[in-house]
Amino acid sequence: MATQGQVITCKAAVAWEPNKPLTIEDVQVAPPQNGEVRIKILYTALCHTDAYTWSGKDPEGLFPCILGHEAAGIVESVGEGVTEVQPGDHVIPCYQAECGECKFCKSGKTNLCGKVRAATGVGVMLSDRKSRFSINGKPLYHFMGTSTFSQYTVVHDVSVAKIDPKAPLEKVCLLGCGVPTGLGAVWNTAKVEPGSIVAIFDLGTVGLAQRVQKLLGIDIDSKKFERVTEFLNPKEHDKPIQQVIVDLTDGGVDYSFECIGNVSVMRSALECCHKGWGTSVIVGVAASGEEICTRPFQLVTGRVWKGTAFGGFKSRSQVPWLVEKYMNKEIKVDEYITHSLALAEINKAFDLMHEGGCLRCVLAMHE
Ligand SMILES: NC(=O)c1ccc[n+]([C@@H]2O[C@H](COP(=O)([O-])OP(=O)(O)OC[C@H]3O[C@@H](n4cnc5c(N)ncnc54)[C@H](O)[C@@H]3O)[C@@H](O)[C@H]2O)c1
Ligand SMILES: N[C@@H](CCC(=O)N[C@@H](CSCO)C(=O)NCC(=O)O)C(=O)O
Ligand SMILES: [Zn+2]
Ligand SMILES: [Zn+2]
Repeated sequence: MATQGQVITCKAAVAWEPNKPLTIEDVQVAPPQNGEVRIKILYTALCHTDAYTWSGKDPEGLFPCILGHEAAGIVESVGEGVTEVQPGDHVIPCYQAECGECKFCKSGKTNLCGKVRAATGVGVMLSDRKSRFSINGKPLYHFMGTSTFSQYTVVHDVSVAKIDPKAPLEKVCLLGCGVPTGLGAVWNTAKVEPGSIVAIFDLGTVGLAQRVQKLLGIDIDSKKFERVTEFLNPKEHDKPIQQVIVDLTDGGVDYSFECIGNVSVMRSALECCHKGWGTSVIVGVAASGEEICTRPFQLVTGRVWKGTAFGGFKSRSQVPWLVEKYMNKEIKVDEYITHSLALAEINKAFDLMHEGGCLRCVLAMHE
């Protein structure tokens, strides 16, 4: 039956309140309006940022909402004025948009895009500042402009990357967030040179995706250590971990990455960098009210503190390129999928994320 122009009722995991288990509900998804695309989501993974917003610590977190932002699917229908995708296209929704026209896109200095960010930050669509999701007339907020924990979602056209239809959606859904963030932090933000000594604070998906030659992995979950050759567990040392690293590496590392969202680890990551040139990149998302600190002397003496969003990749232009790299076996994705479940098991998937040993859990949305 043709669904174009109709309201679709489908299953979605709804976050009604912070930290309360998600519930699978019948949700009404309105047709896409001007400049919007309705996508049938086939697979979605869970990223730590979903757990962060669900926890209530995200200043932009709004409830009730539909979380989820690392997914792949097929375009079901498009609104007026949408020219770059059509029904049947295989796509990855992108929380970091790329319009090509705004001040940010034109700058050539950043992958951030300003076109829809104000609307996505308050859980609505740009054209009428309303949600396309509801339950019996009660609206639910969108999340990160993607809301992929729903069998159907509506996104802005500037937030859709069209990909090779031959790509396995159950795998390349990871290219919606975690893997590009890790790769891009190394390639685009830090621009790590071959032979550099690199410390990665945590061996989650974003951390592990940072494939570099000389890697020192730091995590408190020892189950993750089998994935790297050199590792440290801060719990096994009395000295501050930055001191342990400085001693081990003849003065500090060339680059470090913090992929946890813990401001005290961010400080360790900066302070384990080598005097004169060491660069530390913040990837982890810290809670509302948290602030970073260090002695300014750390920066005066040549260390550099930076951050990255989606690894600096321009989403619509570079996600299809990352998919091609995966298809050509130039980048790894499958290795990060440790669990596969159905949408109905989403709370179990979040438990797995917190239990350790889990990297990415992919949910099949229509099983
Ligand atoms: N900047 C971005 O664009 C971007 C994109 C994706 C994710 N993120 C953020 O990156 C972080 C990682 O996301 P993820 O999905 O890879 O998470 P994950 O759950 O897969 O991994 C987190 C890891 O941190 C480890 N850890 C927790 N506390 C630690 C500590 N004190 N010391 C050492 N290790 C510790 C855990 O054992 C786990 O291995 C999150 O904060 C997430 O919000 C940011
Ligand atoms: N609402 C959050 C913002 C969190 C954040 O920094 N998000 C990252 C992506 S995390 C993906 O897993 C990001 O891209 N930030 C840039 C942006 O949001 O425009 C908060 O306020 O803490
Ligand atoms: Zn993410
Ligand atoms: Zn833009």
